Amino acid sequence: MIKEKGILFVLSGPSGVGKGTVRKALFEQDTALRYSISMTTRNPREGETDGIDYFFKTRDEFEKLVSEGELIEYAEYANNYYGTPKTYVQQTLDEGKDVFLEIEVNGALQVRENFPEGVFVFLIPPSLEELKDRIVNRGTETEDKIKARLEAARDEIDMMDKYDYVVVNDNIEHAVKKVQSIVVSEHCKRTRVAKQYKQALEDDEK
Ligand SMILES: Nc1ncnc2c1ncn2[C@@H]1O[C@H](COP(=O)(O)OP(=O)(O)OP(=O)(O)O)[C@@H](O)[C@H]1O
Ligand SMILES: Nc1nc2c(ncn2[C@@H]2O[C@H](COP(=O)(O)O)[C@@H](O)[C@H]2O)c(=O)[nH]1
Repeated sequence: MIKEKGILFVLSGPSGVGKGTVRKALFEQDTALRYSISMTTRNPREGETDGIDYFFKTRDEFEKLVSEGELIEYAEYANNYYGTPKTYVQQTLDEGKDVFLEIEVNGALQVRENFPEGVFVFLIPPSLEELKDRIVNRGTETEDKIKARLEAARDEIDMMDKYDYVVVNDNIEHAVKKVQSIVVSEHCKRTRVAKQYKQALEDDEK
């Protein structure tokens, strides 16, 4: 019997909108999803652990991964590289497990080219003022970096039409429920049972 492949879910959106917060809350409820830990050249923030939050790499190490074709996508964002490891994603999908990426917009659009069957979700803030408050209150970025991230946010939000779904993160609980509904619904749509129903209906019409 041929094993059905897993689904690739991509959550994207401007810095500070709450992607990480929503993803972590979603993973507390949905244990079937697998999170792909990204590679980055940025320094760890307080409380971040190598191999859990990111695989922290030097620029040389990262560039070697790129040249060896080890990443599905990568992007330079706020003066650092970020990228998605190829082997983990492909192996996990081949095992029939769903993979969840949390990445910025340029990377997501590269993934779209190679995985057109993926499910692309864009998280937006209730307003740009609220986005600014969230990044500032998180307290992880310097003033310059906040400015750069907010500038990038405008161009990123312009790209939301390229996604399959747009979810407003006004309230964490609601946003998680919406993302979870997307996961469940896409799963139902693509499973063997759904295909069998479709086939049975087609046979019935003959
Ligand atoms: N719905 C919400 N209402 C209020 N605050 C929120 C909400 N969602 C997230 N936050 C807060 O906003 C801040 C940014 O959230 P988070 O770090 O998850 O964003 P992000 O999109 O992952 O950012 P980045 O792309 O920079 O990693 C955090 O302090 C988080 O607690
Ligand atoms: N293109 C990619 N973007 C990624 C990846 N992992 C994370 N990110 C995004 O980068 C920015 C900044 O992240 P931060 O942790 O420094 O705040 C944010 O939008 C992340 O979602 C990746 O593998 N590829």
